[in-house]
Amino acid sequence: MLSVDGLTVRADSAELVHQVSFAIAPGERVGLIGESGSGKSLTALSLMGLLPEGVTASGTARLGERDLVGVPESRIKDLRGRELSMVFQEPMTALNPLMRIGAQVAEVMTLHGRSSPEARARALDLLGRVRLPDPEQIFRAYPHQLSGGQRQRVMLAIALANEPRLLICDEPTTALDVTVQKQMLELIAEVAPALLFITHDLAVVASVCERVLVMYGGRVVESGPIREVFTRPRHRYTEGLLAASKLTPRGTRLPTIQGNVPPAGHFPDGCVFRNRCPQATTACEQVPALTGDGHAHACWHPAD
Ligand SMILES: Nc1ncnc2c1ncn2[C@@H]1O[C@H](COP(=O)(O)OP(=O)(O)OP(=O)(O)O)[C@@H](O)[C@H]1O
Repeated sequence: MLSVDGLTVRADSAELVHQVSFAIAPGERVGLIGESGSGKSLTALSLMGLLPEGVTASGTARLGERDLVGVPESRIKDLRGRELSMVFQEPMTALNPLMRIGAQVAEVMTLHGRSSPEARARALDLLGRVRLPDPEQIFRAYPHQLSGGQRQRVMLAIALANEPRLLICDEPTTALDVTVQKQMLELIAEVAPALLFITHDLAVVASVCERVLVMYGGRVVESGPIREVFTRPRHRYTEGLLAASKLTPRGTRLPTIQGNVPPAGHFPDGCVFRNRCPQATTACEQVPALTGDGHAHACWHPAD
């Protein structure tokens, strides 16, 4: 559905993103990870036609039959918010502080041709769909009257308003506290038609996506199914990311956990951490959603 081929982003003479290629199938959820400055946001902004002034993209990116790169602003404007849309990290900067929430959700639909009464009715529906409590009250509220998590749900409602084929999320939960973050991630995974999810948090990517692209220095250095990349990273940079993450790197000695320890060597089917701890008697702790593949990554070691 989305195919990106040789995407290159430049600012003056500097090449910031080099020859990035990847594809996303309908319904697929793909993570884009990498350290700060590796080119994740510029890659996403190129697809949205939202690059900052003085920054240009070349190469090809197609959503279905439509070109996204190198087309006039009027064409990309027509697609943005309709065929593909984006949720950013900080909703307060994306929402208009002077406009009621309902009107902001409705506006994105009237801009793309719906009648005003239809757009308002659908806006109310959408506020319920992103599980905002009391959608009618939220509809009449101003952005400052909402919590950070609620504002981010509003942004998701806006992004989904025209039933896009692809949703792009750029660190959408970084500013939220852990419980709200978890709920938001579950919601995104549930409602996204197809997803490009940008984050530097590997546990988040494991919980939301099926496949991952790893960016380093403006290049995609590795890609594949989450389980494969996280258990057998081929690039040293990916190994470093894993070691620095909350996920258990190979050979880490974790503290012995007392209590009801599962049988030695027991891993639930599909555990991505199965081969990561060769040192000892290991087992996975069944803690849903901690890492997203359905269980936690804790390993038990025999007491020293
Ligand atoms: N407007 C700009 N002009 C020049 N260079 C830019 C511009 N915007 C970004 N860059 C540079 O391009 C590189 C990639 O930036 P980008 O924002 O895509 O990184 P990122 O991986 O999304 O980082 P983060 O996780 O911090 O958001 C960085 O070195 C950044 O300094």
